[in-house]
Amino acid sequence: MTNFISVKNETKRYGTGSHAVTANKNISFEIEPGELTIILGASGAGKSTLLNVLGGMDHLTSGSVNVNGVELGELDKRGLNTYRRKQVGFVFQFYNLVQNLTTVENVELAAEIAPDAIDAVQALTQVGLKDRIENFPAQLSGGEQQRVAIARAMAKNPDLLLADEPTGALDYKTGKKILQLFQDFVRETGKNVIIVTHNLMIRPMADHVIEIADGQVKADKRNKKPTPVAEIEW
Ligand SMILES: Nc1ncnc2c1ncn2[C@@H]1O[C@H](COP(=O)(O)OP(=O)(O)OP(=O)(O)O)[C@@H](O)[C@H]1O
Repeated sequence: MTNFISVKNETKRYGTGSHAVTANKNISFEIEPGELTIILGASGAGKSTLLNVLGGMDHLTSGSVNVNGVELGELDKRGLNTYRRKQVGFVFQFYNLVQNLTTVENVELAAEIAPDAIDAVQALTQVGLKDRIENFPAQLSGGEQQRVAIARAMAKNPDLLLADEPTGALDYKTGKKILQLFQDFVRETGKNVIIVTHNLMIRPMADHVIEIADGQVKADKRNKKPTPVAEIEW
C-alpha cells in the first residue's frame, strides 16, 4: 500500500547558536491511508512541534515530510498556506472558536476556504449539535464547544485531521465522546486522524501508536484490533 504520510529524518530546530532548541531529531515513520494515529509523549517531548510540521503550520529544518504526495519541505509560505487550507483540519485543546460568531458561522468560516467542503449544518448534525447552530460559543459547554471545533475541522472535508490534546480541557465522560467522534470519522470516511496526547490510556483505540521522547521516535507500533472507545477505561 502507498503510504499516506512518509516522514524521513525530520528535524526541527528553533532559534540559532547557543539558544537553539532541537525539538524534533531525525524523526521517521510512515502512516497508511485510513489510520487513526496517536502520537504519545511527555510534556516537552516534541509532539506539538511534529504536529505543526505535519499540518504545515511550521517549516521543518531538515529531512523530508511527504503528505499524500506533497513534499512539505519544498513549499514556501504560500504553498504551505494552500496545503493547510485544502488538506488539513485542526482541533486544539482550547477549541479556538470565534466568540462573536454563532456555531454555524464558525463552521461556515472554515468551510469557505476549502474546495471540497461539506455543508456546515450537516457537519454540526454529525457531531450531535443540530439544535445549537444559532448559539454562540459562550452559551455552550466545553464538550459542546469542542464538538463545534471538530465539526469545523470535518466540514473542510480534509484528507488529514490533526488534534492536539483534544480532550485536555474536558472531563472524562465528555472526553470519551470526543474521542469516539474521531474514531467514527476515520471508520466512516477512510481518512486520516492524528491525535497528540500524553494520555497513555487511550493507546488501545488507535490503529497506530507513535511514541516520542526527547524529540525522537521511541516506539512505533500498530494495533491489529483497535478497541472501540466505549470499551476503554482510564
Ligand atoms: N516556537 C518555539 N520556539 C522555541 N522553542 C520551542 C518552540 N516551540 C517549542 N519549543 C521547544 O521545543 C521543545 C518541544 O516542544 P513541544 O511543544 O513540541 O512539546 P510537546 O511534546 O508538545 O509538549 P506539551 O505536551 O507540553 O505540549 C520544548 O523544549 C519547547 O520548549
